Amino acid sequence: MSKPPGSVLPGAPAPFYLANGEGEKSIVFDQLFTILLSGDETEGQYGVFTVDAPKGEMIPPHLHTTAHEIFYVVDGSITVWMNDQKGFEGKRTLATGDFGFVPLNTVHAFRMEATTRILGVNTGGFERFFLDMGTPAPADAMGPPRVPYITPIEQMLAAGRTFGTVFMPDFRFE
Ligand SMILES: O=C(Oc1cc(O)cc(O)c1C(=O)O)c1ccc(O)c(O)c1
Repeated sequence: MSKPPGSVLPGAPAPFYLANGEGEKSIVFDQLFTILLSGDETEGQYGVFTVDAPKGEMIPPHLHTTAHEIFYVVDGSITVWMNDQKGFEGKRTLATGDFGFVPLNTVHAFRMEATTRILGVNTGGFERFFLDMGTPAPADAMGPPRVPYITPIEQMLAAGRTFGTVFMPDFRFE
């Protein structure tokens, strides 16, 4: 997806600053995604975003065929399950300051254990998956959404097709 209308991001590699809370915003279920940097600014190298979410349900197993993802817990706690289908099987609860890396094609799932803020970095372009998965949030939205957006399955599957995300609802972590 190209730069959405009204984006505060420059859309090309140019220096810029953002104030606290600025970015491209999307509500996905009970999570607020704020995109701070996209593949448009990094020639497709990487994107950066934050996620603000309350303690919640498991985000079910899925994998990304084109994107690596990192998680840095700015505040809160998240459990991350991973299975790379080559022998690595992990489940770890990350707390403030902890870090996790989910390479592409790794089956993973998450659960926020408390109100949590994550800093995410991903392969450039993938960050806009979270726009396609959600609904635009007001420019002044901050923190976990007061009103969740329940993404229809057709919207999820379309976003998955565009961005190489495979949902695996039947996958079971040990
Ligand atoms: O929560 C993160 O991602 C997701 C959230 C959803 O509601 C549905 C999803 O399919 C995903 C996903 O990853 O595909 C998330 C949180 C933090 C982070 O660094 C991420 O890369 C993703």
